[in-house]
Amino acid sequence: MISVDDYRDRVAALLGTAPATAMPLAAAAGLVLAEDVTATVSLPPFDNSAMDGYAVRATDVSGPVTLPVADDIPAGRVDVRPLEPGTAHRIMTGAPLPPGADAVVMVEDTDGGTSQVTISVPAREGAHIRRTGEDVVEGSVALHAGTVLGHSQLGLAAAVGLAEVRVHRPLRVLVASTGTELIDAPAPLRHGQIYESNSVMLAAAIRGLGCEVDVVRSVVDDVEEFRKVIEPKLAGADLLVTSGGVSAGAYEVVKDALTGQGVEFAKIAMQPGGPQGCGRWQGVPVVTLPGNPVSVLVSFEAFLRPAILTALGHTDVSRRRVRARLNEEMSSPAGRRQYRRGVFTPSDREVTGLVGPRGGPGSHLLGAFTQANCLIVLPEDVTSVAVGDEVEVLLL
Ligand SMILES: Nc1nc2c(c(=O)[nH]1)N[C@H]1C(S)=C(S)[C@@H](COP(=O)(O)OP(=O)(O)OC[C@H]3O[C@@H](n4cnc5c(N)ncnc54)[C@H](O)[C@@H]3O)O[C@H]1N2
Ligand code: MOO
Repeated sequence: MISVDDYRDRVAALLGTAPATAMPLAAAAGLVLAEDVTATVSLPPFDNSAMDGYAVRATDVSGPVTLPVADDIPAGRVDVRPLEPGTAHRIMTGAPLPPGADAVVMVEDTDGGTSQVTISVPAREGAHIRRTGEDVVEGSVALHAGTVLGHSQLGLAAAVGLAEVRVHRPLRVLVASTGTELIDAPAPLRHGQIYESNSVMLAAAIRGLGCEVDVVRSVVDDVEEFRKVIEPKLAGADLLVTSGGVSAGAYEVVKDALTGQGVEFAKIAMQPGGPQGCGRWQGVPVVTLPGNPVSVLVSFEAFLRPAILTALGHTDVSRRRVRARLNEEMSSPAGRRQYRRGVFTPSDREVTGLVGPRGGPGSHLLGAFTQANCLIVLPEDVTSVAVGDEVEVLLL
């Protein structure tokens, strides 16, 4: 048996890191910068007003005063004239400050006049002025390589003048579910058949990481059919993920089709998710997951998620780990790392919180998984844990 950690490294090594490509900002959400973003302009690009009001010289407004309004400066005006001494310019938020002005008085502190304005408070030099470059300086690195592009980062890239960013290219992942028993809704089920669910889960999970996903649902347990359906789609894929057909039975289609073709099958010292396979088929990385739905989800967490995130350029690829006190006893098979679905409740009184299992250890219990918010990790050398024991929890 291979350890969980060794197998995780093996899967990650298979995927490597995706190359850099240019992406329009709108398509880059969730992806990772492959190169630094250098600001082509300062932010703000020019001194501008933070308020709707009047641009003045502070020395002209040492107390209540009435000044002629010599100009009107809405945001977007590009031909701003200098402010002559003893005058005011009406100015809007975001409009460029006229040369000579060193303060803005809010419209609320005036009578709002358009040909002349009466100002009721003294102006403080620098008041309500947003200075060139006080946020970002032109030529500086606004976003570093390795940054995950969330909405704020994309906003900044746009603000400093970029239309595209260079990111690690999203992987194109082909997801295929195998099993002659699998049927797609809304076709009625016959006894012995089940509705296919793994490809739906895997596609959503992998898309959620920032990949492009193509799905082949419900390939029957026939090696020729498997090759016929999957092989033509391999050319455009960076990764093939299958579910089912990898254990010890008589109709293990994935194992039968890919053994001797560059994919190695092994048992991993974990539960669920024991039977696994990975390698390259016709040069394309392949990860073959066991068919039980919870095994799929746990295998995704343990192997695929970190490997795919690493390939996409992420450096933080682990779920948040906390220690929590158990509120229900559990057992675990010797020599295997058990991942139990649990519910974690943060607590003020405890170090981190309380946790308890949701559903049993069976890898078919998908309903219970959907009610869980964490995985409880019981190490290989632990066979039982009691109420009150501290356990490791991965927050989902
Ligand atoms: N003699 C042994 N039998 C089994 C072993 C073993 O070591 N020796 N391992 C067990 C474990 S652990 C697992 S996990 C499964 C893995 O089996 P397969 O990968 O071959 O998966 P299948 O047999 O095809 O399916 C298992 C289970 O999951 C259901 N399934 C499969 N695909 C889907 C899908 N796309 N959507 C919904 N449900 C799916 C399938 O109907 C089966 O019930 O093997 C054990 N057996
Ligand atoms: O390893 Mo299987 O995934 O326990 O059910």
